Amino acid sequence: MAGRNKVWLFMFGLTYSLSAFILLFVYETYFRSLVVSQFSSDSFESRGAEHLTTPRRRKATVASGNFSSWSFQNRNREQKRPNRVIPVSQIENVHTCTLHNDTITLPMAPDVILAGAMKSGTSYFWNLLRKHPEFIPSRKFEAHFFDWQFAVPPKDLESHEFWTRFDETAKTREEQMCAARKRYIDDNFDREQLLRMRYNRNNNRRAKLTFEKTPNYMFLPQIPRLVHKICPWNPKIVLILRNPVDRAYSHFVMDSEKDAVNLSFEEYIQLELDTMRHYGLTNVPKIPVEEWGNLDHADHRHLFQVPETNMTRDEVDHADWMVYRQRHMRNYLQRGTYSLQLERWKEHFPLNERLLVLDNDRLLKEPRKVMGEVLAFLEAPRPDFFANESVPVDTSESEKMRHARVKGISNLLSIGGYDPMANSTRRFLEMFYKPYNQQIVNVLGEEWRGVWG
Ligand SMILES: Nc1ncnc2c1ncn2[C@@H]1O[C@H](COP(=O)(O)OS(=O)(=O)O)[C@@H](OP(=O)(O)O)[C@H]1O
Repeated sequence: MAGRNKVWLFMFGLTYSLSAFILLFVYETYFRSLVVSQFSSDSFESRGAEHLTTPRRRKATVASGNFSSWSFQNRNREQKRPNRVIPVSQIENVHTCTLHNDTITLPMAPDVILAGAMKSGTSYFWNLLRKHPEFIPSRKFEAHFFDWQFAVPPKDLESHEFWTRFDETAKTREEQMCAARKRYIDDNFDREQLLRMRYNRNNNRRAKLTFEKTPNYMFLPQIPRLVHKICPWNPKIVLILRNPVDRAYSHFVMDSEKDAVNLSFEEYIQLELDTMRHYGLTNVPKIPVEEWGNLDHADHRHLFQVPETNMTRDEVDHADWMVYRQRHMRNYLQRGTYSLQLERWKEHFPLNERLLVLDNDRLLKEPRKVMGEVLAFLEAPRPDFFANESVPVDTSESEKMRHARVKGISNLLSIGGYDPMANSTRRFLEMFYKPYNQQIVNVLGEEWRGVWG
């Protein structure tokens, strides 16, 4: 009896596995090929804008290979069934531009750029967005495209030579822009995957939203204009502001943890003030550090003003750039003078339409509420996990990532805490920033009045 049962069991298992295999085979060879369109990035370029060839299936390893090797490997299958052709017009959110007479088809990516400010909770924000099912982050944790690729004084960006770095043979500025755009997307996203996702009509999938974060972008004078030109679909920009006094010190602590400093915080501040004075960006006189603690706002307010200047905007941009360069990016003070930076962004990205500015304090205290506002601004759905307790609100999360990256796992125990800055230094910096903070109201509106005291 037991023997017969075993035979039945064996027969049943065999039939079951065979049916599963047949179903899988049918799905893989026929059904899936209809649902999941397979694109080749090269085919986009070589076949022009009107039509895209979508071979039925393609090995993942061929994704970045060239078109001819791909066609060879798939020739047999193609002969059996001709390629299906999908018009570019059926893919949502694509941009086309011309390079060497070829039409380049690019997904409009990123949709969102988290542009700063440095040391304001951007990693935490990045982490939250990354957990959202609709968002795809850039390949690299920080993309650093607009700061590293364009690391020259703003006025040098006019030269033809500069722009040849993206494609030596591109002749017109339009072509050069196209090459830069392509490089930005290819460096940071999977072009083919995005185009596939954005072909919505038949596979009925929502287009995913892409984002990148680079906190360094906010400060650099030429970047808002560059983003506007290189991404003509105008991505949405998110900026997070933190009390500039704390931001400056957190920035210094980060550098000292990386052993990138050899002076005290106060010495760096003095040096930076010297450089800013040299370029006409401040009139704050040299006050010895020992006297910082004796400063009184009522008596010394006149010393701490945003300087009246007759420099043009281009000259100010150049001066800002020079201080940044000469301080070797340790411009702890200058980065917290937010108002002008915000103005530059607002010029190209209308406030609350394409530009959202958040207060780091609020993000820290009520992350779920703030993320709700952010998702509304980004026109993204609010997934359940943002509404319940499982949302990660651990403020040390970003720090964990940084420490793990910079110094290894042993530092995880020292997360979040560092020696506080001297009271006298805080006092000095608060006086320095007060007039700049007041100017934020002119750019962002009344709700920012009185921010950070
Ligand atoms: N949720 C939340 N809200 C607000 N602030 C937060 C949050 N999480 C982390 N932090 C603090 O942000 C500081 C790190 O900022 P960033 O992630 O922008 O740093 S970086 O520019 O990417 O290096 C870092 O500040 P310091 O600890 O003072 O250095 C973090 O503690």
